[in-house]
Amino acid sequence: MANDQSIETLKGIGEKTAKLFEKVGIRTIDDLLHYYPRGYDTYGEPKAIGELSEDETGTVEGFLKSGATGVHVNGLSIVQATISDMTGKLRLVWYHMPYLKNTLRPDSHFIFRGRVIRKKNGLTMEQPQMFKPEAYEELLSSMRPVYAQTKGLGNKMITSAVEQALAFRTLERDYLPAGLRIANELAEYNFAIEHIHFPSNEEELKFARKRLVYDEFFFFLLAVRHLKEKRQNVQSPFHMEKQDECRKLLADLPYRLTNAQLRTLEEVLKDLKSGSVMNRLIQGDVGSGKTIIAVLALLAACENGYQGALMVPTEVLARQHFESVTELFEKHGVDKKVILLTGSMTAKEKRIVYEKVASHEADIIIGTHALIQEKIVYDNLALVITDEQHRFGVTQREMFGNKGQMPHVLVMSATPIPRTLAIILYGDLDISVIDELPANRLPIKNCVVDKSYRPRAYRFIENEVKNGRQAYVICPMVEESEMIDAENVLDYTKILRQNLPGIRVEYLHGKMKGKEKNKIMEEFAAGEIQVLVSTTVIEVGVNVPNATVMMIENAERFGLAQLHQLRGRVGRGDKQSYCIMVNASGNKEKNRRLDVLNKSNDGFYIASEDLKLRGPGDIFGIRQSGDLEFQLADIYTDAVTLKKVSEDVNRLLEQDENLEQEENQELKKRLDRFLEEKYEKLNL
Ligand SMILES: Nc1ncnc2c1ncn2[C@@H]1O[C@H](COP(=O)(O)OP(=O)(O)OP(=O)(O)O)[C@@H](O)[C@H]1O
Repeated sequence: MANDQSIETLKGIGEKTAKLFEKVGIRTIDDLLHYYPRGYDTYGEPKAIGELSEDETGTVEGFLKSGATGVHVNGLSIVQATISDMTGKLRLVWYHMPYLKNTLRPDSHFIFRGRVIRKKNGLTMEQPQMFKPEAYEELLSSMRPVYAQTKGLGNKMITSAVEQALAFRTLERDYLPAGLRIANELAEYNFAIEHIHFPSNEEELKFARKRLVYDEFFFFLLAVRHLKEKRQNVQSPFHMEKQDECRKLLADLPYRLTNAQLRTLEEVLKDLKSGSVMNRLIQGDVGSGKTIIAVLALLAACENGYQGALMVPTEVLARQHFESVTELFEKHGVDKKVILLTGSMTAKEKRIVYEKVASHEADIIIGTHALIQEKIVYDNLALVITDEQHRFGVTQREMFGNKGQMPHVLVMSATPIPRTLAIILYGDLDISVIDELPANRLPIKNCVVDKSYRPRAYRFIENEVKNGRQAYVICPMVEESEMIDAENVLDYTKILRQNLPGIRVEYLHGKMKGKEKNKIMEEFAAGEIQVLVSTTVIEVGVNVPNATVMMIENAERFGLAQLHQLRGRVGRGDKQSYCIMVNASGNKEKNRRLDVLNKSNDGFYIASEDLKLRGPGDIFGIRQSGDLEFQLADIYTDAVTLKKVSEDVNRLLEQDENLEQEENQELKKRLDRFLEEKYEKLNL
């Protein structure tokens, strides 16, 4: 079966199920083969009840003396049973499965496997899976894949589809030259694909994963090289000789740029008048002042008669930038028209923007992805500024509807990647680093606390508000969930309102309508809302320097880099700021991760500590926000592989620049396919 065939050719997948698969990006057999598990269930020997510990996924064998009982509480069906052995007693609970009562009869005998939690009346296993002892015997010591699921598409269905795909697939010729495979002790490709889904043991999984991680880096780096070649020394029609207005605004700013900002600005301005197309990455920690560099560069474009665009990941951020740039220009008499374009605008509003862009009535266009819609036609777009996630999207310069002219590109990143890694990953871009914070900043004061600290935290927030400051409180969830025990924005807002009388507390989350979000954000920025309870929607870029408290509930649930970004929302002005991380789990290991943040405010240090804490053994480490788009690979834990791949790619291209040699033919084919899928779609 050709691997590009639709999954509807598999048994049990009709049109309806295929639609569900499409939701997670799977259309073909090949997509299924590359839909790697998120984790694995391992099936160990059943334990005695007394050996189970809280919070683990445990397995026990049980005889039911009496059968299960079923009740309904507020429309929720609950089935319960109790098992015991010489070491103790365990309660078993199932929700929404009333029919189980018929299976769990007196004297029945099963193996139960599920999460163990502590309830008032002792240890309880929730929603355990049940196996007949003979069936469990077969599973013993095996590893079963756990896939990312979506509503209606459970793990069983995905596993079965993958099993079939593996059985029916056409085996591919390994595209990696044999020399590279042997030198790096890599598994054969077809073997790796099979065993990433169904490894027999930990060793086999590592072996399969190593190969696929190698591949991910390999094609990524080959693509980067390919891009670099295409871009290097490309002549630009957009010369920006005039830079007076830009320098005047620089001199008028209410603060002095840091030396790192000045150096970066000079590098950018030099690129803009060099005659070649600029491809530059600006790397700077949270709050290091990247935005002003972007604004000054955009102004340089305008004063030379061109247009400039700033594309950001969220509407909240787009609006914020739009407002701050408009205000800055007004204040300093800069006579340039700035316009906002976001996805949530009405068709009519968008049409007006399109007209203004096409007629060059607008000089600077700030927005989200809407900036690269087909309908928008720029008049004379010379500079595009974007964030790292969108860098490949943006390199598709024609998507900017720019009559085929290549604009200069500036990419901004707050991801703290050590410089050596950055050079490998962003090999196609020149890099400027802002490694200094503005002089007026006081280091953020941090603390990691447990839930019992909350009343004190609320009093602290109250005090800060009395002194005219504002606070953020972050919760991981939008609303209450039966499955996940974590704070949610909606309930937390109610609680805070009770605890902070007379203080305006509002909430913000990604499910709200664009207009509502804008309103809340505007009021918070204007100081009309004092406390904002939010999900991580405010994680990137939000800038309200008057906010001095960041309280993060369930801090143990976030990755270190993400926490660092969240914390970066405070300490953005000259006032002392605070970050309160609430660790609700009481888990010591997680506390150690939070301790890293507690000790340091430096993103680069945090990234390197994160790596140490996770250790190379933790192969399914938490993916960090802002990570590049790799499925399995992790630039931190797999840093050694990344370096090795980079050397291999360099050597390979030195020997066979255009991949023309016989032994590289399979690789060349695969690279072309990769470029086509990933990049040509964007018409690079
Ligand atoms: N040299 C400076 N001196 C004082 N304040 C500055 C300086 N440069 C920038 N700022 C101010 O610092 C704040 C943060 O800057 P900015 O929003 O550009 O950060 P950023 O680098 O984009 O951070 P993030 O990655 O968190 O979005 C802004 O209020 C900005 O006006």
